[in-house]
Amino acid sequence: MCHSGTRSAIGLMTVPKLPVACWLALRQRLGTYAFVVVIAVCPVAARADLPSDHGIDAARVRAERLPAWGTDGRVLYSTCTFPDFVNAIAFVNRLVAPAETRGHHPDLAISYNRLEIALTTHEAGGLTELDFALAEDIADLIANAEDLSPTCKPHR
Ligand SMILES: C[C@H](O)[C@H](O)[C@H]1CNC2=NC(N)=NC(=O)C2=N1
Repeated sequence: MCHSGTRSAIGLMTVPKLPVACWLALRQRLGTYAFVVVIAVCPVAARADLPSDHGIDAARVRAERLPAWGTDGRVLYSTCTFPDFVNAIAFVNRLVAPAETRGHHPDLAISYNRLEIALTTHEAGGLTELDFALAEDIADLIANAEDLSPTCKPHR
């Protein structure tokens, strides 16, 4: 019953996409009170694209395999320092291609030669495969960016 669907207006649950006739039949069968209870208990965590508690642990295990990436279970993050601002911006420019290819974009914060990279799927409110795929792309960029001398660590 609880599967990925339209996020409800109150944002606390997912309302499965069913024809109106189904909803009316369900309400008639359950009665209005039970119908509301059923709808209200569909937890967001039941969505296939949101990590449940198990998913958060799994995210941490997967992040450990990614050099220089850490996670709190909802966001993947890495902080890279460069010799100077020019190199930091040059690296940011190299992020454009994989982000545009995947249609998935990092959250970036730059302070002089320090670049903080955060990956999460905003539309899902947490980590999805896109975040791990883009993290692997960025790990490859880091490994091949000797000319920019990045030092990246798995913390914020
Ligand atoms: C329409 C466009 O593809 C979407 O808005 C994409 C863009 N890039 C994105 N990037 C990230 N990190 N999360 C998203 O939910 C997301 N959505």
